[in-house]
Amino acid sequence: MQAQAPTQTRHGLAAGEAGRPARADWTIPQDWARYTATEHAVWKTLFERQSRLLPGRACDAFVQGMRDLPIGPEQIPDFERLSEILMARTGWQVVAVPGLVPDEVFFEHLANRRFPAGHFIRQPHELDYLEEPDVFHDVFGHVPMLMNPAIADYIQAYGVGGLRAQQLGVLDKLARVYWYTVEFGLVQQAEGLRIYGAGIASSYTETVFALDDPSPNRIAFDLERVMRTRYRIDDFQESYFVIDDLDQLLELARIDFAPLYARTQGQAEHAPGSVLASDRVLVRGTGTYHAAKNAKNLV
Ligand SMILES: C[C@H](O)[C@H](O)[C@H]1CNc2nc(N)[nH]c(=O)c2N1
Ligand SMILES: N[C@@H](Cc1ccccc1)C(=O)O
Ligand SMILES: [Fe+2]
Repeated sequence: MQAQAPTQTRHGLAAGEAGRPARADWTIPQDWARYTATEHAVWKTLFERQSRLLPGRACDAFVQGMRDLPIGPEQIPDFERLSEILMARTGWQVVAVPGLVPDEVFFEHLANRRFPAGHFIRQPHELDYLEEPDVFHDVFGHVPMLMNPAIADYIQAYGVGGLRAQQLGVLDKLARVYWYTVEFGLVQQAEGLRIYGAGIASSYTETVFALDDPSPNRIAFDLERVMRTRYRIDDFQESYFVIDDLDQLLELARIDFAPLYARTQGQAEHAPGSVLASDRVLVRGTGTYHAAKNAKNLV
């Protein structure tokens, strides 16, 4: 997921608004045979570039998941083949969608262990950034992590929590937890910080920025702190939150968020680059990268 609130996008809601897609759950056949050689070539460029960068930067679970799945350089993966292996391992499957789908549709899929992956792939001129999740972000970035039981259960629980948060009208708080874990999370390994967030793992530039650049903060994950921390949807993050172990996410999934939603109601929100006295700061950033940037598109 790269955009926050789905808007009029090229593939997703625009198609839906123009005329709702045939199926209520917004899934479409992947129809793998219809991908063109050009589309496979864009995948290959992205795959090879990222695969050179990730060793020593992606967490062990990501590397293992990638190894155990039919995801390679030559072609855009076939979702049916991915789903067979995922189903056996963690009960998940990958379904194709045109792009961003409405929140409740997204949560309904996750709650039923169906990962909605963008069917389209970005254009050659968009290699470094695009405004909605394409097949490379979703399949290369998210799917390997779904082979890890803790993440698999966490994202399913998130789907259930999302449907609930929507009823409670606190979606923005829950979305931050997802953003700072599933999308932009870091995990502490013995050798050092490693990437587990798909938004980083699928990004050539942010993979380096998140771990090596002096600008961002790296702060120990704290649920309530994250729930109150805004984030950027169209640029690198100013802070990355670090967990000690992926199993920590399972404990998170089991916490009942309702009291937290109530307690944080009306409390001040933190800017993305903020550092609080209560933070366990692992790396204090210089903030230089974003210093020159105006505070736009914060969520
Ligand atoms: C907050 C909201 O649920 C979130 O942005 C969702 C919206 N719809 C989506 N739709 C797709 N296909 N993929 C996503 O990651 C998301 N993200
Ligand atoms: N446990 C949260 C739901 C959730 C699950 C997993 C990740 C984040 C949130 C709730 O009670 O709503
Ligand atoms: Fe994503």
